[in-house]
Amino acid sequence: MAPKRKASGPGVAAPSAKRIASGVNTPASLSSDDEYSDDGDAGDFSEHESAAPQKYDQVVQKFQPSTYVKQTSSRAPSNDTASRLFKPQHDYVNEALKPDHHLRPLWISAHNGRVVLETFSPSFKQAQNFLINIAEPQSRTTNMHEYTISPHSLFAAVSVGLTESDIVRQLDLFSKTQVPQGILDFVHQVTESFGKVRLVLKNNRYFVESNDASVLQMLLRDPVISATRVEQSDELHTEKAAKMTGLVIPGTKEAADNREAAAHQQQQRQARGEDDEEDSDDEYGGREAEKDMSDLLREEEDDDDEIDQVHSFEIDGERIQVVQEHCNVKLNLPLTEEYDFRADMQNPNLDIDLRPNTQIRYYQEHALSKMFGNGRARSGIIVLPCGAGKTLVGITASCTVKKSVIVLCTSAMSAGQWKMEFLKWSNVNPDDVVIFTSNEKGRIPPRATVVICTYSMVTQSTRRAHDSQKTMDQITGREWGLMVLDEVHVVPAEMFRRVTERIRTHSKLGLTATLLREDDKIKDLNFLIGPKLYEANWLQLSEEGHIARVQCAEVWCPMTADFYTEYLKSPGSGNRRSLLSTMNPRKIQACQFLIDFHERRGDKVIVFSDNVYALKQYAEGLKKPYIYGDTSQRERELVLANFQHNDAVSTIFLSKIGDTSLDLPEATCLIQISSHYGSRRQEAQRLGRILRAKRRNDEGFNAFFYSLVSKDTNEMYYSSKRQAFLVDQGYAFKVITHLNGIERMPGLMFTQPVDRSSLLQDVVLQSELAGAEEKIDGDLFSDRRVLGRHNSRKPGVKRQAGTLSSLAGGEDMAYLEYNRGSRNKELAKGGKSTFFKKEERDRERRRKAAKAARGE
Ligand SMILES: Nc1ncnc2c1ncn2[C@@H]1O[C@H](COP(=O)(O)OP(=O)(O)OP(=O)(O)O)[C@@H](O)[C@H]1O
Repeated sequence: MAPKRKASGPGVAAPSAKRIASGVNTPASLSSDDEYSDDGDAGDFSEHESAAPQKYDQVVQKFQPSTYVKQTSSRAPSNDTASRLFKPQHDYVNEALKPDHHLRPLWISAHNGRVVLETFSPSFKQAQNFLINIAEPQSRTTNMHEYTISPHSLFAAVSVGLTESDIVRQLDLFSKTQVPQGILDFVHQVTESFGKVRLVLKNNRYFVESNDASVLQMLLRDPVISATRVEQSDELHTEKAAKMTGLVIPGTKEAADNREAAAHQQQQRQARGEDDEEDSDDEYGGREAEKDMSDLLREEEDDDDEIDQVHSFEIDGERIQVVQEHCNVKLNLPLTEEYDFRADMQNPNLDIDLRPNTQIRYYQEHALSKMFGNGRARSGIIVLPCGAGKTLVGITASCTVKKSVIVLCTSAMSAGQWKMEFLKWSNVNPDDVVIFTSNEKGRIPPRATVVICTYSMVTQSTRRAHDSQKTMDQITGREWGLMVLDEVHVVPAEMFRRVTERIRTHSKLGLTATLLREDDKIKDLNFLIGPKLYEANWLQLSEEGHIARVQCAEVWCPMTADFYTEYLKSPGSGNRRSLLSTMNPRKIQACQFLIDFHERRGDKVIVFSDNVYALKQYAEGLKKPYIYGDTSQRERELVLANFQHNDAVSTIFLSKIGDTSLDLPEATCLIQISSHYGSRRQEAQRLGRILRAKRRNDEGFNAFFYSLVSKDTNEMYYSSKRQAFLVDQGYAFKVITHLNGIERMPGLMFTQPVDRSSLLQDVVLQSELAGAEEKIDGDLFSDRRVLGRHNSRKPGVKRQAGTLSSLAGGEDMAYLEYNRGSRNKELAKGGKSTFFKKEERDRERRRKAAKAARGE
């Protein structure tokens, strides 16, 4: 049922209708007839191999009642490729339609838990809000959305407070037919065991907790669990269960209304001449009053009879992952993690709130309401498209919990970005936000703080310098209210294990744009962090103007005869073939033409190449600046600042170091000339560079994303594979087989055979390694590389427009030239825009004033 991508040219490999976009919640039983089920990020060619891990299969199978896989009559086997798609079990109409079915938007397959949602139905929005809670989105295109109900998705549903009867009632409400019995049984079986047991951290000790003592007794009979128990006795701890009360998330309309009401009350009190010192000089007026109101509400509810009891036993803090994994994978009793932060008197409060003018967007509020729905902080993962504002979600969560927060990022550059965003959106004291990376090791004060560090810094297993060790001891020695894990999809699962093992936190919030991973460990996130709490719809956000609308196109570039002959002579899938297809002169011409076309339209263009040889050849040939892993920090800053502020620099070339963490809201066009095999994640992240385009709300504005593909080469196959995730998000890729007017372009390169043949000679002379993808030590996790060698004491490239002056380069010293690129050199030498000239003059003036003040 998944809509196919648009193809305006022949031979496009359309993704399978049953392709699975995310490895998270894919029952293994579905993978047998999938065209491809792996991500391809591993960079190998084993796209037909089943990636389904054994343990996960077992879980799914355990939860697969025979009725769920409903076997209908079998048909005679067929040799053609299409008839499997029309097997009876793929038929969604195997029950009678309800008389008012046209009002109801859901088709539910009895066979495999697939649910199809019609987006044109009057009740689409309500049905979508419900489905996103209980099922895993597989594909969300313009007219149809496709979801799968799986054990993981039901775990997420239960953990945000839905019960079996809520789920069944709403499925029945929205379904065009009676809900198949197999699905009802499946929901019953899964929800019966989920949400019963919690993992709780109290006074630096871990407890397994449940309202049902028999469940804990049952757990204690399991040898793995009982071996992790701290106490020797058979007794359980029993205490009164705390009441759950509602909570107002900062940055929402409700919070603003409360603040206004509190301010109004205060005015009235003052008018009556009542003494009210509390808020008189408080910049954030109603904050205290707001707190009072929720406290009052809470107290009122606390007065109710508390008859519920909660039972628990303590487990060894060093072995929580064993317990989590065992409960999740073996016992099908996943542990939920919830933190009643308002009742936590043990840990000091952090003085932090959102600035009064900060308003979170509706989808940010939805996501956070899943986390704080019952007044506690539930651990889990929030999935929002690139550029949709995950940072503010993390900050708002911190402002809600108001306890010490630790943020883990993939690079020092993004740690710097997080700090700036904290200061921009919240009123936190700047001294309370501490960065801990390889080259910035702030001191952590004993009071409640926000610490921002890199994954590599906290997971390092080699000996640390004295200072680092001290900071690390401070981190591991205290209890954290919230841990924010940025970019959860790229961090190796082992790193997560070490992070969650070493740092004791009450709640965890994972943030990501795509739950696609390069390893098969996506399932681990479920118990290492928590279930997925919310996933936004890319297309909807772009229609609403929160992220840019993008036109995507694949440009087919025929190989020249000489290049293709050489390509065919080279071994099957090696680097040489890859280099020949990237360096195809027709592709260089297409790139030149598109750059010229978009520069003339006023676009700012980023060209991406994973291959450094090609990156340099293209950029130097086209006289454009470029950045790759070895480019110094100072030069990166210079190139990026020119791209943002200098009209003379409208195009830059980036290697894969630009895939993530770069905030370039000026960029409106992206051209990809070489990429990493079939990585859907990389494709989505690259697209993310233009989703935050500043001009996105201009009338009729569109950003452009081109993938240049050499025809009849491996690139074509990988390209369609890479697009799979975006196609499932509703992006339509057009295929352009000819760029009109390219032949007439003045100054078009490689029009002469002699030039093409000298290029071919050069390419052939390159070693096999030149065709390899760029290798960056430690990749995203290498602080040293990200910050560069020459300015290691300074923070990295800023993603903030406000900090661009510091990107201008030459702040304290003359610009040093490290790179060989001619355009890069040119940028360094001069050709500065008025912006940079003014910056320099201002700096010079400040320097003189400082000297004069010192009496020099
Ligand atoms: N509620 C909001 N109001 C105003 N601006 C917002 C809001 N939320 C986010 N933004 C802005 O949107 C931009 C993108 O936000 P952010 O960098 O957090 O995106 P992201 O989801 O982390 O993207 P990526 O995955 O590419 O890192 C930023 O400039 C941020 O200031």
